[in-house]
Amino acid sequence: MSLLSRRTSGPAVSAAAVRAALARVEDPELHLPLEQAGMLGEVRIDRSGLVRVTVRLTTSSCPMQASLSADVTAAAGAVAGVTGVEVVFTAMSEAERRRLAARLRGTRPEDAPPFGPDSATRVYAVASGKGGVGKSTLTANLAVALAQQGKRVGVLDADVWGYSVPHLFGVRRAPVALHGTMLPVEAFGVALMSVGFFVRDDEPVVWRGPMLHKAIEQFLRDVYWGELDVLLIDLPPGTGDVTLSLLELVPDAALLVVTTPQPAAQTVAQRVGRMARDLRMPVAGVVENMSALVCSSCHASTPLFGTGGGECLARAIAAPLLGQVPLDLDLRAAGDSGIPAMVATPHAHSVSQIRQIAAALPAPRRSLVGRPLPLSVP
Ligand SMILES: Nc1ncnc2c1ncn2[C@@H]1O[C@H](COP(=O)(O)OP(=O)(O)OP(=O)(O)O)[C@@H](O)[C@H]1O
Repeated sequence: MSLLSRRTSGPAVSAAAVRAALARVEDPELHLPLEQAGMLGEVRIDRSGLVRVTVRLTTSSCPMQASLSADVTAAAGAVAGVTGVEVVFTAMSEAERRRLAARLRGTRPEDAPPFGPDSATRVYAVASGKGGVGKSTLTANLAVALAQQGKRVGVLDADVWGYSVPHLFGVRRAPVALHGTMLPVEAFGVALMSVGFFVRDDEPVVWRGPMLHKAIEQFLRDVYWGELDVLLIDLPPGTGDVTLSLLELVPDAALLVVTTPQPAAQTVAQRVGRMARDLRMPVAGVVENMSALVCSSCHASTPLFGTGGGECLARAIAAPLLGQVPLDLDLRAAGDSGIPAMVATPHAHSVSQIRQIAAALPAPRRSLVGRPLPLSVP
């Protein structure tokens, strides 16, 4: 495929000047400059100042072609004397893909834990006592809010049986696989990985213990997450196998516990708090979701699911209550449409609450698991 844009002729242009301008263009999924990713091919300039740039894609069906083409055209087109830019897309050869995969794996030793103590990524595991309390909806919107605040954010959908991240972000395509390394799918500025990208909608996930553990491990180790500021992990409800596997693999994750205001829901959510305590895992805080519904015209507040659950849970597990997100039709409708409410209805009341929670997320305390305690005997 080739894309061309043109204007009238100017001074002579050097390929070095165009390459220098293209040095800033990043692949939108790898977040690496094209040159560094081995994606920048030939740069040719004819006498009239028309530049022809070849970009080698990781896969010929790369869905990012339009945005890549726009970025390359803008960067090369800004060089003095360039009269037009033609972007030609080709696919990488197997050898090039292998080289890129090796570069992405980088220097991390095989047995080094992903997002371990040396990582700068803040990892939050979003948990709930029971299903349907809005854990995935909050994860998705918190992620978009953080991305909108300029953070590099990833979402790992560890809710393997009840995955909803592909649906919430409106994406249904298999991640690019490069010789043992998978690239997350990018949507709304967030890097995503989910079992849902690998199975059909009507296909049940029937994995059990060891397979689940392996899948989660692969999502952490074999996915090229890049330099994330924040990774949000959408856990399955409860305190089952996946949750335990994950927390074992990422001991520095901090829990975000989601509950509804109902006393019964917060009692169930306390189990998650107890699990965190038993695992000596930090709890970043509690989010109460589905709090009172506020009428948009008369502003009357109706506590459909009661009141006080978030506060009560926060007290019970000695964690801060980070915020209360009201019941909101806009939030539900956006989730169904595949455009997170943070983008679809940015002025909705629920959205501003989520935005505030994202802005004030406490940095995880490092877990004590496997660390020597700073004790000394006088
Ligand atoms: N604050 C809210 N106001 C209105 N609807 C909401 C709100 N939060 C979530 N929902 C809706 O509630 C339903 C359940 O939400 P969601 O799937 O996020 O829950 P969950 O806790 O992740 O469930 P599960 O663990 O079973 O996957 C969805 O239809 C979602 O759109």
